[in-house]
Amino acid sequence: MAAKLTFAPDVVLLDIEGTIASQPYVTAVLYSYLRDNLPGYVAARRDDPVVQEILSDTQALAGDDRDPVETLLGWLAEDRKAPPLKKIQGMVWVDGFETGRLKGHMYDDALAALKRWHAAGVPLWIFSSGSVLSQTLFFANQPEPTGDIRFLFSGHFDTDIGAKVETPSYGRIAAAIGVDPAKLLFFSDNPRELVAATAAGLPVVHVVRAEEGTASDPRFPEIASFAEVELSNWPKAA
Ligand SMILES: CSCCC(=O)C(=O)COP(=O)(O)O
Ligand SMILES: [Mg+2]
Repeated sequence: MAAKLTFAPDVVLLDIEGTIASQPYVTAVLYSYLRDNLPGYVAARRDDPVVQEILSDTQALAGDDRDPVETLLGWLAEDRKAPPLKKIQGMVWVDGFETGRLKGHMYDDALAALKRWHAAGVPLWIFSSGSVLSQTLFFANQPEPTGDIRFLFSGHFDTDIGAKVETPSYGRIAAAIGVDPAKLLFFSDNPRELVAATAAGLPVVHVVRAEEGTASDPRFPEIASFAEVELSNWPKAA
């Protein structure tokens, strides 16, 4: 195994896709379900004010007169992290998760580290482009024997707090948690997110998973597995 990277954070902040969960899995399983079920979901709920608002936000963001469902499906094909798409995806997934047709996914090394850190008392927070509804469905419905792992997390942020590639989002997150940005350790596979977080004063770690084709970036400390990380200040001395 590579030499350990040692940090002493008060709080850990985690990206999901590409970092603790597989991006190819999300695309093949969750996005496929969304592509197949989004048109029917919207057609059955044209009078729902939440759906209407998402459709009008979609048209406003697209800036054209195309059918907003077509726009959403186009964004999905590009994996564009557009807020209206990210909002409706969780709503469409509810039925898939509740009926067991959908399951979440975690990399084994990430799940083991998060369990270890949670047991040591480390507050673990999520910041993902997926809506908080999507995140909680995902963590509540991991395959057996893992099951529901929502207990691991102290809380969740989505892009309601700001875009993941914008620096002020990370300052807002630190303020909302009540932690010094310098003590908030952020893990992500996306260098643009790491640049934004670094500018806000957060220490960062680049998660480079060969199976996802993530490229190294000399600007950041990197890991291929969460087993390479040591949090030297946890558990706290009594
Ligand atoms: C489990 S949330 C669904 C994943 C998703 O749609 C997404 O966009 C995740 O992006 P991330 O910011 O976690 O890389
Ligand atoms: Mg990611």
